[in-house]
Amino acid sequence: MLTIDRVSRSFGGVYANRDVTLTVAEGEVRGIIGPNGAGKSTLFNLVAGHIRAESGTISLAGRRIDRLPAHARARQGVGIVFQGARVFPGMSLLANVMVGAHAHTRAGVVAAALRPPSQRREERAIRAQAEDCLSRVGLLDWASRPAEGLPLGQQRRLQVARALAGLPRVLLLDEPASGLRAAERQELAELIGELRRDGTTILLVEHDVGLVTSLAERITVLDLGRVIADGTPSEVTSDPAVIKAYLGTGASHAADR
Ligand SMILES: Nc1ncnc2c1ncn2[C@@H]1O[C@H](COP(=O)(O)OP(=O)(O)OP(=O)(O)O)[C@@H](O)[C@H]1O
Repeated sequence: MLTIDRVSRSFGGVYANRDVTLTVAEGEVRGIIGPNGAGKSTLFNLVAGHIRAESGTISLAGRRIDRLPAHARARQGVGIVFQGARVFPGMSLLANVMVGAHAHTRAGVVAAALRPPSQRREERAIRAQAEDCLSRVGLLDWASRPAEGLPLGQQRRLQVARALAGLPRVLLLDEPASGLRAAERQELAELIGELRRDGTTILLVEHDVGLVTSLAERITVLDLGRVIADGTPSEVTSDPAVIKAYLGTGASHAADR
């Protein structure tokens, strides 16, 4: 589904990603872990289209996307939940999710707001789809409430719903558990588990190694911009190179994150 082939990107002469290669199969949850500065966010941004690779290719469902701007990648099926992303205040939960769905319509969100008659049917379909996405993340009962003031865990789930509304072929999650309390983390893990059961293809970039090992079929480990291991959770967590990379940062991130 998603193929990243020998992708490199440097900043100021230092490689943040170097010859990164990985393939995510349809329906797979792929974890990306690595110590601080390993290049996880860079990889996420390269796939999302916020930064461009200097070399290498990125393909989604067999089509190259690495030269497309971010919004065009979204249309091709790259769904994103940013690290620390905010919900739109002053809008209901349902409206927040409908914005995600409009990225995929011909009309777009501005035209939809004007609601010419020809688009009313599309609008109804989008609303139904947005409600379905809210239901998938367990927030349908709150659909008409304002999004501001939502607890952080629910904000994350709302962002997942917004990304799902764009009908992604692959869902990129950048540190979705960051800042969440233990109970919220558990709920998020359950949500990702449900998405996996539904067959959603997910690229999960996460500091929380425990969360990733419990959810991902395979894990790719980055260190200093390079892939140092790729395999099942038990394979990578017992890999000496991985253990060394985590211990080498001066703190036992693998144990406490
Ligand atoms: N926009 C940028 N400008 C300059 N250097 C950057 C930029 N983005 C990333 N880097 C550098 O690239 C390297 C990889 O950073 P990146 O943020 O991708 O790592 P990470 O694994 O996400 O780290 P963390 O876990 O701390 O978020 C780091 O050395 C970082 O300083």
